[in-house]
Amino acid sequence: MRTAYTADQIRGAEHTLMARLPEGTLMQRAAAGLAAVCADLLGHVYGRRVVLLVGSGDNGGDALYAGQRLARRGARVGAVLAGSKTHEAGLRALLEAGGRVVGADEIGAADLILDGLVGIGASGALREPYARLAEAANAAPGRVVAVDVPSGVDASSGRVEGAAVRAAVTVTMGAYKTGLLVDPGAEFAGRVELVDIGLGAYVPDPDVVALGHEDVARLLPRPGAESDKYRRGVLGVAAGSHLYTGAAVLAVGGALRAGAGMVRYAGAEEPVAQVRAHWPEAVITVLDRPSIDEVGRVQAWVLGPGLGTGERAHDLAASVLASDVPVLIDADGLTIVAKDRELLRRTAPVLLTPHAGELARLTGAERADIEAARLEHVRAAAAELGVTVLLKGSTTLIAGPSGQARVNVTGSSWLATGGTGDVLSGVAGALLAQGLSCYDAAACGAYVHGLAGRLAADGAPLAAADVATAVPAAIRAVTSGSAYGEKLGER
Ligand SMILES: NC(=O)C1=CN([C@@H]2O[C@H](COP(=O)(O)OP(=O)(O)OC[C@H]3O[C@@H](n4cnc5c(N)ncnc54)[C@H](OP(=O)(O)O)[C@@H]3O)[C@@H](O)[C@H]2O)[C@@H](O)CC1
Ligand SMILES: [K+]
Repeated sequence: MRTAYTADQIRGAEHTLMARLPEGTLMQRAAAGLAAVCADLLGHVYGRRVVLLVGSGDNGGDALYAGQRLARRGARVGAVLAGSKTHEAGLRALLEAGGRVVGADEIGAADLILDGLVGIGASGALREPYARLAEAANAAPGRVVAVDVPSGVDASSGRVEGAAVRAAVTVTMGAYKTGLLVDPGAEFAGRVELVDIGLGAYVPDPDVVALGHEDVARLLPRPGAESDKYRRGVLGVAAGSHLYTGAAVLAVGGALRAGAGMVRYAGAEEPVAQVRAHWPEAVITVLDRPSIDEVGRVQAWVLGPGLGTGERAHDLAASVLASDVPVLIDADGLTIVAKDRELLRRTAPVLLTPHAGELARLTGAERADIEAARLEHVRAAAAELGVTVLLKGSTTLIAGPSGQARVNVTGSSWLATGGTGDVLSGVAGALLAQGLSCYDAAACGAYVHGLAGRLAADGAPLAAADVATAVPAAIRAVTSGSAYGEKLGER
């Protein structure tokens, strides 16, 4: 499990820890870790060109001391001083080790650029000359390593307003910052390396949690000796329409592959024919009228993929939501409840799985605002609607109604293709039917689905059906403890 914190939380913990240590200890620990990652990236250090972008705060101090360590090992280190002031002791240390103060024109010739412009002390969009230097670093051929957070990325939220450094690697101090795990910040951070500076015992409850293989393996249901198909969990799927038959096929496929004891599919004749052809395992009810009265008992429902948004779909949604079991609402189901919020008034749990556009329809916020501040918006929606919300994206976020939040880091950009959301609804729905809470079903579903996407893609395009097919292999990777897909920043 990875835990992430806001800038204020980190500052508080650092304050406590710093009071117990000789002055400068933490910065030396940070710089040592930073220099080690840089040396590793450079391969051999002697003679290599390193440019430090140094801002006016301690983030610049970290960069200067790391530069000193690299200079001692024979690197040619130049510091571009960007701030109104500079960490004096750090600069002295660098100069004594043979480093120099250089102009921004040297950025283009560097093998490695260390971004020490701003860290957790930043506020708002990067000002000049920082913004210009960030752009120059991004345009340069050298590898860019961000110190603590990429400058221009808000450490607490992942917001990016204006210019920001695009790092190959971010070396973060003491603990992960939320903004490194949540998009758009996560995209700028690249691979994230954590340097232990002894902060662990002093951090409060995390702002956001990212599950890892072990956590998901612990949460995933496993059939016991006396399990039968009913006890393992039966999922109902109300999806598909005469226009959209594929969504039903994919949702049912995802559910069957994710361990549901049985899947009951309820729909109109056209999608029924397709589901039947693809999944003889599914138990089918042809709905003559928009009601689930004729469908046998289920432990959870998936409602919405390809359902349509007309009157008939609305009435079917109302019938599903009148049941007393958890309901996952996706796609057209979200459009239906956005128009008729009363449908969400129920006592059994609800899990919504929107992308940013669908969340905008649900809450009335602008899509662009949601994309810019995803965590804030998913939290607000969950609290306002009193449900669990999974916001899809390359870093998928899950928020519960009491403010708890998780981020999924297994996603792959190859997953951004039609139909993968339908598969996810089936996977998470199957987990709901097996007894997981909405919060756990959403997080484990996103995790397994993301990993399945990586396995299916393996560096090349995929079709949504491939993701469903890869779900068992993803579950196997998780439960067998293989490290596949666990590293932060691998997309
Ligand atoms: N504390 C510790 O124990 C440890 C801390 N550590 C390190 O310290 C970092 C935090 O250092 P910090 O608090 O000095 O703030 P930091 O991020 O360097 O920048 C603040 C300065 O930037 C400026 N500035 C702000 N916004 C700006 C903008 N939009 N655009 C442009 N400039 C802007 C503003 O300067 P001014 O404008 O006043 O000149 C402000 O004073 C942390 O991330 C980690 O790397 C590690 O060594 C581990 C131990
Ligand atoms: K930085």
